[in-house]
Amino acid sequence: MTVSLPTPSQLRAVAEQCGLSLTEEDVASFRGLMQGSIEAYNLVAQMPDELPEVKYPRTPGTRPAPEENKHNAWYRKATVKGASSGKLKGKTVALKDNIMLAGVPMTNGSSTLEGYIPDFDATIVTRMLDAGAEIVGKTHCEHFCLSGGSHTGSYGPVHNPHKMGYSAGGSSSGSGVVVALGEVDMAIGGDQGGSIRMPSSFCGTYGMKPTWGLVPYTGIMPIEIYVDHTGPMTATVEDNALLLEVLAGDDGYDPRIKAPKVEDYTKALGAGVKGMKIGIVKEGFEQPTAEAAVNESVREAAKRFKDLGASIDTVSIPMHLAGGAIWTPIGTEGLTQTMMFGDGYGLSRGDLYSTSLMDFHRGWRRQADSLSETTKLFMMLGTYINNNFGPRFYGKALNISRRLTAAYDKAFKDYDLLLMPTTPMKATKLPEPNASREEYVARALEMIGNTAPFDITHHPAMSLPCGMVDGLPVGLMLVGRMFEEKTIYRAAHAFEQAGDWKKM
Ligand SMILES: NC(=O)c1ccccc1
Repeated sequence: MTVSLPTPSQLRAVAEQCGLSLTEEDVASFRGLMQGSIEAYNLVAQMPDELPEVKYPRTPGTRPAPEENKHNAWYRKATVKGASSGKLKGKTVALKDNIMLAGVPMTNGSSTLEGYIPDFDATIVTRMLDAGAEIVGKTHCEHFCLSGGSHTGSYGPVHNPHKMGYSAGGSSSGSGVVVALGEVDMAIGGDQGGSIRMPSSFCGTYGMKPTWGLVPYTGIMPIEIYVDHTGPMTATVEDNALLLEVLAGDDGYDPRIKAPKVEDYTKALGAGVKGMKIGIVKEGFEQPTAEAAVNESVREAAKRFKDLGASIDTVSIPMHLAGGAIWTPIGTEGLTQTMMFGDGYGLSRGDLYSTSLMDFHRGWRRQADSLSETTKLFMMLGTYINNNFGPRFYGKALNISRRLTAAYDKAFKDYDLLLMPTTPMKATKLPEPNASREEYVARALEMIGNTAPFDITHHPAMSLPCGMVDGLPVGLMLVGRMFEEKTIYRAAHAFEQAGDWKKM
């Protein structure tokens, strides 16, 4: 790729875009003044990129046949064997399809990325392989991860593991399904508004959104740095803690990681909850879309923590119900400026940039009509706001997010954990292919009220299955102090060991 000097007409167009009026003389002079910098660009263009080495051999894999993919959870099966020993020896892992696995196609749920092949492994991929894991494939996710349902991906809806025709939750939809069906031991998800925890809730799996800045997001297609998280989705608490042990810690690339507190999470298991103080967040049961049976199931589960020796109490955090609103400018403008118009990355952070993804992803502009209805909606809103107000609402919301963090931290003075339903409802029916746009969008966004606040406050939060209603799982969310994943695991493990949630 080389850069040529702008032609006079290109320069006049750029000047107009910048609000400048140039004479013909100005055009000639500015062209001359750009010559040296254009040469600098071409020097950069000729230099080799600086990417991490790909350590383990693999093949591009295959799309599984429909009969091997009844729930449509898999995008691709591809096997990569890791080291011969390590903490994850014998464990199979699936990756959400926004995670780069070099040499294996990646779409992030969008047909506009069809044909893209990553050229390096995400940091967490290398870490899992170094720990002896076997990666077995990539799972379908929602279109550019912008939905909590499982019907917006370009490759068709993903079905709930407990009931065909029902939502698996999203956006890490396929990861929830393959774990719940036992097709893999472990999966990786991503979470910007709840996308690890929501499918965990709908599918009946354990899903941890770790503290922001604990697990490197390097090599995962970003939405927006302030909300991007990745983390483990598993069938047991022990596997979840074990996987987080492997994923956590600075990688020298991710600029959000500053001296994280990394712990041996599995050491938290078995300690019980005696003496632990759990605050039941009143407002977490008051979302507009709350389902009475789900609230009831989560309240019953809270009592089981009490039976196990924890003290439980109701705590009111009024600002919790504003969390979704405060998330909205950050999520919307972030995804518009960074993921869409920033070609996946935008500027201004010392990250590891995938220029191959940036080059390929630019092409969405030629196929914008094929984007999902949720992507179109968010992107048009973000563009409208940006055209008329600039990024000031993003900035103000980010400032206010600190007040939201403080509101939870105040509760953490009295409580070790906060508890509420992960999603206000259990899995809903997948919209019919001819459903209205209004229904399509409702089924994509109606469940994020309890999860999204913690993507901007950055507290660790985990969904655990706590019961069944009408044959569908109910998810309970535990939220901890910053970097206190250990406390969450301690409680989640005690709860898991105390009884089979499928019978509750
Ligand atoms: N990726 C997410 O967590 C997300 C979920 C719902 C809406 C937007 C983003």
